[in-house]
Parts: sequence; structure tokens; C-alpha cells
Amino acid sequence: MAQIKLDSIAHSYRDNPAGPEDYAIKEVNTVWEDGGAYALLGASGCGKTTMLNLISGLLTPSQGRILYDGRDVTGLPPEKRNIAQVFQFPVLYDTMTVFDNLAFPLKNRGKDRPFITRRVHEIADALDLTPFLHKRASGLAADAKQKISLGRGLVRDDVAAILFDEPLTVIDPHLKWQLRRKLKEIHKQFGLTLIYVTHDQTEAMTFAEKVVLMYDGRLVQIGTPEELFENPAHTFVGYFIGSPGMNFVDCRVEGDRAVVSAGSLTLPAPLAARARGLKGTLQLGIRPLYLDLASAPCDNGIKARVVSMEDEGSSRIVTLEAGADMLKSRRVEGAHVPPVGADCWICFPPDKTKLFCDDKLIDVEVGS
Ligand SMILES: Nc1ncnc2c1ncn2[C@@H]1O[C@H](COP(=O)(O)OP(=O)(O)OP(=O)(O)O)[C@@H](O)[C@H]1O
Repeated sequence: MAQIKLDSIAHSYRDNPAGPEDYAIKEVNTVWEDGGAYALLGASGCGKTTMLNLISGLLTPSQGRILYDGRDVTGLPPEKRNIAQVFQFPVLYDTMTVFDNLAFPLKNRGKDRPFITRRVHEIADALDLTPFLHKRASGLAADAKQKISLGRGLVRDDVAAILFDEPLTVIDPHLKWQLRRKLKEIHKQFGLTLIYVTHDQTEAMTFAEKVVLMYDGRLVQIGTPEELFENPAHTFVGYFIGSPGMNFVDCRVEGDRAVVSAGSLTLPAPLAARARGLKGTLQLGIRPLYLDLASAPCDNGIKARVVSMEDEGSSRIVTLEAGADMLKSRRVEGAHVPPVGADCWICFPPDKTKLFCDDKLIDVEVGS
């Protein structure tokens, strides 16, 4: 397995790109660590597949270099890069048995018989394919076929990385969860470098050690699922991760207070000082999970009215109107929930309240 470095990579599908809007991938500098499990996440059209194809060699970048363990592979096609790829739809030989399908990539590379037998059984076991090993692939259900595709990607132990492009699209929802868990286990067991494209945040958050969030051809943040949830570097991360996404409220800073349409809130002094020095549009951001509700005035609170409520079983999503702003609060079982139409106070815990300038997080060590 290898470390993969993208050095000033950019890609345009146009022959003569004029400006940034003509680039599917804007300039990207990043390192994918050896043995890491990465999910490449983002909305449709943000450049995920283009990025994967640049890494695999299906595309050559318009600009920059791609290095595998320090070796420049920019000009090499996929077959020279020593990677395995798993696509949305099963790629296998219907007339062969499951065993022969899994053994195929190894036979092709001249591995000896004992190695092939051991490795095929190992992967079949990890993917729960052992009972089907001597059955023909043609008779199997779609999810078993896609497991074979996954297995064909995972079976080689000498690849630089395994690249997955939305591999669970054809899998039934109840089996998706099981397969994601399997992949995570296999990653732990074999220490592979995995890069996994998806537009589904649940898939990304449950599978990956690191989520790479893409927006408009850029990598806006790379972090653990928890880092992306707790400290979104960009309003897009706040909006895209979590359901419902982060609340954003326009504000201005006066002294140590953030003034919003329905009142004002105290900010930590270092954050207020940084914000006062910035030119640009300021927004407060808070996750629905952290927006507290009270029936009486609270510290760092503003008055609001409950507009609607959605029951999600173990919690309720309360929609609130505060001045010109609409916000959502996730209320877990046992928490105070005022009825629809009632006035209440919404409280912003200072450690969970973020401030953004022109969509970028103002990153200040609070308490410093
Ligand atoms: N072969 C191509 N020729 C021209 N433009 C392309 C080509 N492939 C992709 N694009 C454009 O590049 C941008 C990024 O597309 P890409 O397929 O990489 O995004 P994506 O995030 O994988 O989307 P999806 O989730 O819908 O597959 C889009 O604007 C798309 O229209």
C-alpha cells in the first residue's frame, strides 16, 4: 500500500480553460496516508469521480503531479499504477465460479497456487462468500455479485490503493449497512489504503477514518467524522454534514457581542477581537443538537417562537423563528420542548457557537 500525494493538481475538461469556473478540480494539494480509509464526499457534480480518475490514471491532470510513495506517476495509465478499482456495478465473469472470479486478479499476476487458495479463502471469509465459492456467479443476487467485485478489488495484497466509486449503489438499504461494516473490518484487518467516493454522508461517516469533503472542485475539509461535525471549516461542511445541517444566522460584532436580528449574544473575547478585525460577511453557526430551548430567559439566549415540530422517534426537530431568522433545534428524549406557537428562549452554548467570515470558520482557540 502507498502514500498518495497530490501536488498542485488541477483539471479542466476544456482544451483552453479561461478561468477557475472552467476547472472541474481547482488547485488541490493533499496527502492520503498509507493505510488510511478515506471517504470522498460531496454533492453531485462537485468533482469526486474526476478526482478518483486522476488518482487512478484514467485521467491525466491539466496541471500538477501525482506521487505514489514519492514516485511520480502522473503520466502513467491505471494498469501501470498498481491500483484496484471497484465501480458502481459488479464487474465479474458470470460464467466463472466465485472462487475463480476472486482468483482471477492473482492468477493474472502469476501468483502461485497455495498463495491464491489462501488469499481467496481469506477474502471470501471476510465477505461471507465462503458458502458460494464453488457456485457460478451468474446465479447469485445483485448484492452477492457486488461483494465479488469488492473481493476482486481486495484480494491483491500488493496494490498501492483500492479505489471505490459508489460501490454500494446497487445494494439494498438493509444490506448496505452490513457491507459498510464489513469493509471497515477488512480495512482494519489488512491495513489497506482505501479511497471511497460517495455522496451519502452516512456511508462516508460510518466507513471512513477520514472524510474528505469536496465542494465545487475543491477539498474544503479533511477530518474525522467528529471533526467535521464539531468544527466545520466552511459553512458548506456545516450545511452538508448532519441532518438537519448547521443553523447559520447573519450577524455583526459590536464589542464582545454578536448582534443578530432578534437580539445579541456574548462571544468569547478572543473570537470577538478576531471578528472585529475582519472585513466580510459574518455568520453565527450552531448545530441543531446544541441549540438549547428554555421557557424563561437564559444565558446567551434570544427570544423565539416555535413554528413547527417533527417527530423522529428518539428525538424531535423543532423549527423556530427568531426575528428574521429561522433555526432548528434537535431535542432528545426528556429535553424541554415548548408546544407549537409558544414563545421560548433559544440558548447558544458559547463553546458550541461558531463564527464564520465569508463562509470560512474563524478559528480561534477559545480560552487562549
Ligand atoms: N467527460 C467530461 N467532460 C466534460 N465535463 C465533465 C466530464 N466529466 C465530468 N464533467 C464535469 O466535471 C464536473 C465534476 O464532475 P464529476 O463527475 O467529477 O462530479 P461528481 O462529484 O463525481 O458527480 P456525481 O456524484 O454526480 O457523479 C461537473 O461539472 C461535470 O459536469
